[in-house]
Amino acid sequence: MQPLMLDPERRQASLPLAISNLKAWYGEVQALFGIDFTVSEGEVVVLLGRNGAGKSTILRVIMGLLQRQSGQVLLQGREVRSLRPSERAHLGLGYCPEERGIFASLTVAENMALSPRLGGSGMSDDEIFELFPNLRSRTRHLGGQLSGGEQQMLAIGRILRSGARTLLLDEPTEGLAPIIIRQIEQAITALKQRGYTILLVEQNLAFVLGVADRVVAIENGLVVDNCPTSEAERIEARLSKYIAV
Ligand SMILES: Nc1ncnc2c1ncn2[C@@H]1O[C@H](COP(=O)(O)OP(=O)(O)OP(=O)(O)O)[C@@H](O)[C@H]1O
Repeated sequence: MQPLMLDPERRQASLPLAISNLKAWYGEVQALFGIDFTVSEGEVVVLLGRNGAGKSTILRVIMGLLQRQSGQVLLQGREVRSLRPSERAHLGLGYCPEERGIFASLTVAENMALSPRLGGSGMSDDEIFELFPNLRSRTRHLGGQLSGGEQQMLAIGRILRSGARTLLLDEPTEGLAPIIIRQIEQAITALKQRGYTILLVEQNLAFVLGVADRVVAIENGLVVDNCPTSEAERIEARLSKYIAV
């Protein structure tokens, strides 16, 4: 019997995220030259590549933060290029930038409360503390008093509170100690098990192999590889060349 195949258009309509022929510029300087990839529901996809390859730019374009861009961004099959970032957030997209965006002079509780609840599926504070136990005892501490790892957890917690189901995370492990990286890895795995869809930028190969279902390698604003991580040992050598300096 023939396997049931969806035609490409119907398949794209059912995906949380599909981008095609994405191009982007900073002023006159082109950073992306035609990026194509998709992310399936409940999948963790990592954008891997050297500094300046264009990974963060891809996340910014998906979130709608860059003016000069062309191509197609589909969220659940809907073209969103004409929508503002806040409108994309209402469709369930959440973005956590590399700098994390924590307000240093507000407490953890206040930082959390700033995140608007955009849909019925937002996590409760209790659920967020279950995911990131370190935060529970820190609710009265100021954002500026948190460690880098706690700030990262708070930044992810905030977008979960808003109700985002498709998460864009820019270098969530940057500058963090191995034990904290392990906690972030466990949280991402737990989110995946709950059906969240996650696209993240990452340079830490051990972390990538721990969390990712698939890696999309970026070089000079182009996709140069797109491979599942299921055969981790075989894939390690193949992937390490995309981050070697
Ligand atoms: N605000 C900006 N103004 C001008 N050029 C920029 C800006 N941000 C990024 N670029 C350029 O766009 C290209 C892609 O940068 P991008 O930040 O997306 O790379 P990346 O792969 O995320 O690497 P990194 O880890 O260094 O951020 C680079 O050549 C970079 O210099």
